[in-house]
Amino acid sequence: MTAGHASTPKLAVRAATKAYSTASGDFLALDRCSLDVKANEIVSIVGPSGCGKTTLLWSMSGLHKLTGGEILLDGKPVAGARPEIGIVFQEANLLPWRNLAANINFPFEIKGEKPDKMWIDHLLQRVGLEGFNAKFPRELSGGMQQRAAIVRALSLKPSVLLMDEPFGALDSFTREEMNRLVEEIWLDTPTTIVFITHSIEEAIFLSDRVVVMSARPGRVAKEYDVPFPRPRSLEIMATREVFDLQNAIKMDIIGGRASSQPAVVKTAAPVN
Ligand SMILES: Nc1ncnc2c1ncn2[C@@H]1O[C@H](COP(=O)(O)OP(=O)(O)OP(=O)(O)O)[C@@H](O)[C@H]1O
Repeated sequence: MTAGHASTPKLAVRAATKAYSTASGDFLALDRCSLDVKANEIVSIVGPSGCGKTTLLWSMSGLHKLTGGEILLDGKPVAGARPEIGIVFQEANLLPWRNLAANINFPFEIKGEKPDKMWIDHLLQRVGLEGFNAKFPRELSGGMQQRAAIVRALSLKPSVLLMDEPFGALDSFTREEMNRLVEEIWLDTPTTIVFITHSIEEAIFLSDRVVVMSARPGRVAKEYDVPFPRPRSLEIMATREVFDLQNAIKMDIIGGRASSQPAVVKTAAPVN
């Protein structure tokens, strides 16, 4: 996993602007949105519904063409899908007629490449899906399907993993379990992760930095460094400092619905 030059962000969003063409004219979803993500950093993006989070993530992936501005990966413009960038969506999107192993192999078949079986076996074991290779998606729970989607994305050894509300459809216990799993995998094999969520708690648990977007047209309104030590235990998540940070972000989202302010970086108080 390449980190790039120390001073070059792994992923840079430069004045990203996206207008969708609709029957009633252009619809501005992003307006000069800028953001840097460092190598091996976990950044969560939160913001009011419809502020352009998914639009931003898809633009980062190269799957969505911007109307203005650019996305840079290791300093080079991203134009179109890139093998270094993996994506996990809210739905696991497994092919129902293929078993788990065949689903994970699918992207390799498309690319005409040989999968790294040892790495895939390691990932399956890491997420607790070893021994499930012959199971079909209908035989797997929602949480297991999302684990499979994570394995499928990581099997390609991306240097950036984009996650669009990957656990939004799961019950809260499974969601917490999946959050711990993402942190464990990341501690094991550091990767740059951009994570979209509606849950401020999830964002704080997972991230080195939480980015708050303004209401549409989306821009970065505020950024918070999250200094709490890892792994983030239940005890840490129950501290006053985490509670205060959670409230500050919540107030930004509620209070910032009407305006796009220039980005401000704040650092939350560390837990002693
Ligand atoms: N293909 C499209 N054509 C027209 N408008 C679109 C399209 N995709 C998204 N939009 C609009 O752009 C805005 C931003 O959408 P986007 O899905 O990026 O926001 P979001 O912050 O991810 O939303 P949510 O939090 O509800 O998931 C929304 O108002 C949405 O309706």
